[in-house]
Amino acid sequence: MSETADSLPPTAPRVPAPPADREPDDRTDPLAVERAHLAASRAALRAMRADAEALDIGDVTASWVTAEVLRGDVERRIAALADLADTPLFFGRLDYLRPIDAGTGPGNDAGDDAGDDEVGRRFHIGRRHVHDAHGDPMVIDWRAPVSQPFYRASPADPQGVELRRRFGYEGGELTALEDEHLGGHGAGAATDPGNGATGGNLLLREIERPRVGPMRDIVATIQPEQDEIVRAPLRGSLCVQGAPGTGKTAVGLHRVAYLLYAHRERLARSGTLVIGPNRSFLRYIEQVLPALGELEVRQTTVDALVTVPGGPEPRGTDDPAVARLKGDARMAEVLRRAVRSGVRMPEEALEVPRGARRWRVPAHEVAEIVRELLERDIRYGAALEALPQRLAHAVLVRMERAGEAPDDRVQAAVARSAPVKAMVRRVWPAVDPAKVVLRLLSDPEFLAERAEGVLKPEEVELLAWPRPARGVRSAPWSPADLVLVDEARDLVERTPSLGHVVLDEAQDLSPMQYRAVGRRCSTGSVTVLGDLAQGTTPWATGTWQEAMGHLGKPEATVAELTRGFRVPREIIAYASRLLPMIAPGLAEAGSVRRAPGSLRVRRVAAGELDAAVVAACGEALEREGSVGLIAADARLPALRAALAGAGHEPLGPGDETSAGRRLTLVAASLVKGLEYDHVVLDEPAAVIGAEPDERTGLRRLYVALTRAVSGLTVVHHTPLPAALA
Ligand SMILES: Nc1ncnc2c1ncn2[C@@H]1O[C@H](COP(=O)(O)OP(=O)(O)OP(=O)(O)O)[C@@H](O)[C@H]1O
Repeated sequence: MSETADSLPPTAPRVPAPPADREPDDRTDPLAVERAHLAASRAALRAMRADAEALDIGDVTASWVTAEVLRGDVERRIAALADLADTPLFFGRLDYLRPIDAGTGPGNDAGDDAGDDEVGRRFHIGRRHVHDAHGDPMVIDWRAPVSQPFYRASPADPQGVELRRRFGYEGGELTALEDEHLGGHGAGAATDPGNGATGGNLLLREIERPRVGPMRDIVATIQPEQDEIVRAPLRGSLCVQGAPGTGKTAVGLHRVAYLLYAHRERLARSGTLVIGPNRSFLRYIEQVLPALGELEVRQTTVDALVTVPGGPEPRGTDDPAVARLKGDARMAEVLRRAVRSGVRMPEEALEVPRGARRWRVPAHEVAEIVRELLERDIRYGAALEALPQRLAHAVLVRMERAGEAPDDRVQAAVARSAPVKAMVRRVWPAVDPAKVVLRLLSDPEFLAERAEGVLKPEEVELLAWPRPARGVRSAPWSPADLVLVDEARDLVERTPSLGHVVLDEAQDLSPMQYRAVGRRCSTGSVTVLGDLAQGTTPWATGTWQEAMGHLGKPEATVAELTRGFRVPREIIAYASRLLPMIAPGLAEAGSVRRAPGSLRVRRVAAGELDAAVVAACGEALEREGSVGLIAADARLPALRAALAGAGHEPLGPGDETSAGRRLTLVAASLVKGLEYDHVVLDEPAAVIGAEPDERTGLRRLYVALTRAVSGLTVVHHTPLPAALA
């Protein structure tokens, strides 16, 4: 398990405090120098916070509204300036070979990190910017351009860096340091833990640090290939395929923090959003962005995204075949037709009386206007708003021809007149998106007509609710139905686009769900993270190109992460034996760590399964860190009872673990994205058997097998799948 800092190599001595009469020296006593810098930085941060607290807004503005806005800004700033007690203010240092132009770079509207030449060539890198009383930086934000070589420089490409120093810490105290000389003489990397990972011992120690509490950030040890994704430009959309534990979730969250830093103003206006698979996953990740100083990023699920206040709410679920069809991209065309199905060509002319005269627009001319609106690619609701004006214009043209000189007010009055309103209601009736979907699913004839040539007759039959629904409130909406309502809503009124969306565990989304996410970043960009081998829905993504097409970003770059950080090599190699069956095209994941003895497989007699599982949990609890017992959903009650019998009261997925409560009982269906130091996996055959088909079952098993950081114990009675036997 994790070593203590005392066992670090000679570059990382634990040094007694220097005698008070002598200034510590960076060559003889580097840790003492760094501790002094940390203490000074802390004092500087306290001063920055005191300055922010002392700001008198009344001096700056007389306007009440501006004062309120400013006050909010200042409060946020004060909150962001809090010192985090359990992490030091910096985790690294860069010494540049020669003075560099350390400007903040293009596209960066955030602050004054690393000023000019006077600043010197030594930068401490931390979670946030800290400056002294003169405004000179003492700690540089990890996101500043000048910090980038901390993550990317290598002996082969030192990027101007002479020395890279990484710090080990316990609580808020520096306990160790690790130096890499990149440019100058004596170049040599810190111990390479394998596969070219940078950061040596400190990286391994960070990964193996026992997990209690929610997910942590990885700012101190982001790897070069991860950093390229984190710092990719805001403009382009990106898709990352990555094996389990390659850091996709971590990278996605750090990317949000980076983008908010580099494009603070733009994204404050347009907004950012993180989408994850379920509530327990969100609870697990929700502390990462706040720890990075970003307190205002919304984190949600696709289901929650399409459920709007006052709108329909999900009450049930669909059979897999039905849900799959409802998630099919062809439904978009069915909905488009359904939304427009109330549009009628007029049978009578429009007649508008004004004063002594009656103005008449013949039916064929009204029809032409309607047809033209249908052909234009605008939202149904926008056309509905435009139509009265268009009809009024047709009336005005007639007035002018008759020698009158009507102005804009006349046009507005005509547009509001009763005959125009009545005509609009007849030819372009208002549409309630939920009611349109309700009708599609309740009225087989209506559905069949809209689906003509798009769906097969047997598919049409599959879609209809068993009993027609009476109203929006009482209808048996499923999550897939709400995605249809969301699409219909967007056909009526454009969904506002955010600046950037991060979509995690994307492989499980249906095409219609991708469309729902896509319209929330139609004018922004998206980072999609996922693993095709972990797709466990019947509609799971086949290729990323296809997925990005549904999202409306077919031009997106697809990158791949293959170096695993979570799972030791012994365990990932075992799980990867399933890959030929579940995702033949995918490369096997590597791992930066070996942990001999980390994998145990135990076969027990049928009657002994529960007791053996409880015993395995007990063994795991003897070690440090979190323990996850993963089982098929149907096995949970029996296991909970068996655990209770042994005096264990397990947590649920997403509940925060603490030193006192470290055992979590989690259904295989909810474990995606989560991890535990030690995993006990109950009866794989039951996990497989709970899924509708074998491939999905094996994928679910693959997810469960790849949750462990330090140890995995598989306990089973029923034989394992051939590949694992
Ligand atoms: N550069 C890194 N330094 C330290 N820890 C890392 C690094 N990259 C990833 N990790 C850790 O590895 C673990 C797995 O990361 P993460 O959950 O982001 O992987 P993932 O690719 O999303 O996995 P999955 O596909 O299983 O959901 C986490 O504990 C994360 O903190």
